[in-house]
Amino acid sequence: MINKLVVKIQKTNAPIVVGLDPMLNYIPAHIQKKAFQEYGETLEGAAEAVWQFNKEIVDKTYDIIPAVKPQIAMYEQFGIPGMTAFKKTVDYCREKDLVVIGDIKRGDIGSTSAAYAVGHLGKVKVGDKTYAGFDEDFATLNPYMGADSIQPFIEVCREENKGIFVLVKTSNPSSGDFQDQLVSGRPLYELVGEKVAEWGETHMGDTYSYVGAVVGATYPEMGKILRKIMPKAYILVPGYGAQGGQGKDLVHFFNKDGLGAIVNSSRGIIASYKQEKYAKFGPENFGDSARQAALDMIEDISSALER
Ligand SMILES: O=C(O)c1cc(=O)[nH]c(=O)n1[C@@H]1O[C@H](COP(=O)(O)O)[C@@H](O)[C@H]1O
Repeated sequence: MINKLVVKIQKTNAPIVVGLDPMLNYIPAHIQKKAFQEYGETLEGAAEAVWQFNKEIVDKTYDIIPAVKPQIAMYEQFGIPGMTAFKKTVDYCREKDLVVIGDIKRGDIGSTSAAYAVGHLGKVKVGDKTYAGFDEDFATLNPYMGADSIQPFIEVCREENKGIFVLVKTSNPSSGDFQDQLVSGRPLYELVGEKVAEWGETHMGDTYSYVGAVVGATYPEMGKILRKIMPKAYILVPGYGAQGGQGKDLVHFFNKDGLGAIVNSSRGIIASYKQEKYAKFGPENFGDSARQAALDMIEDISSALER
C-alpha cells in the first residue's frame, strides 16, 4: 500500500489528502433537506446527509488526488448509522482507487490492539470464514501505550500489505504538554520518531516504510528535525489550512526526492464553499468548490517545493 500511495502521489503530482470530516454544519441545506425528507431528522437522516456529501466531494476530486482521510469521530457521533456511512465512504473511495487512511487514532494493550488492527486493516475469522471489517488501507495510531500497542498493527499490515501512521508531533496547540517534555535530555517527540524509524525498518516497501508518522504542519521546525530522524517514514502532515499551516511551512517535511510527505486538509477543502475566496460557487456547488480548493492547495505546495 505504501508503494501504491507513492505511485499515486507521483501520478497526480499532488502530495495531498482530502480529509473527509463531515460535520453536519458543513453540509449544505439542500443535502440535509433531502436526507431528512427521506429519513426524518434522525441519526439515519444525518448519516445519509454525511454520505451524500462525501460522495459529491469524492466524485469531484478523486481524479486529482491520491488519498482521502475519513476521521471516524465525525461518523461515530451519529452512532450505528454514522458507522455505516463511514464504511460506505471507505468502500466508495476504494472503488474510486483512492488510498484510504482511516483516521482512527487507536492503540491499547496488545490483545486489544490486535482486535482493532483486524477490524480496521485485516480480516476477522468467523468459524471457517474470514471477513474484512472496515478495510481501510492505512490507520492512524496513538503510540502512548508503547511498542506492544503498535506491534499487532504491524503484523496485520505485513499480512495485508497495509500501513500505519503513528502520532509523533501533533498539530494542536497543547501537543507540547507531553510531546515536548524532555526525557533523558531529548524531547519525547524525537524519541517517538526514532521508534517509528526502528519499527519501520521491519516493514519496508520499495523506498518508504509501511510505518509512517504524523507530524503537524503547525510545527515546521520540528518537522525538519523529524524528517532527518525518520528518513524512510512517510509523514502525514495535518494542520494545513484551517489550523494555519501553509505550503511554505512544509518544504522540510519532504525528502530531496520530492516525496516523503502527504499533507491533509479537511475543513479547508470540504467546507471551502463557506470561505469568501470560494463564495462564488455557493452551497449548491460545494463539490466544485472543494475541487478548486484542492487544486489551489496542490499549487501552493508545489510552488513552495520548487522555490
Ligand atoms: O491524525 C491526524 O490526522 C491528525 C493529527 C494531528 O496532529 N492533527 C490533526 O488535526 N489531525 C486530524 O487532521 C484533521 C484536520 O482537520 P482540518 O483542521 O479541518 O484540516 C482532523 O481530522 C484531525 O483529527
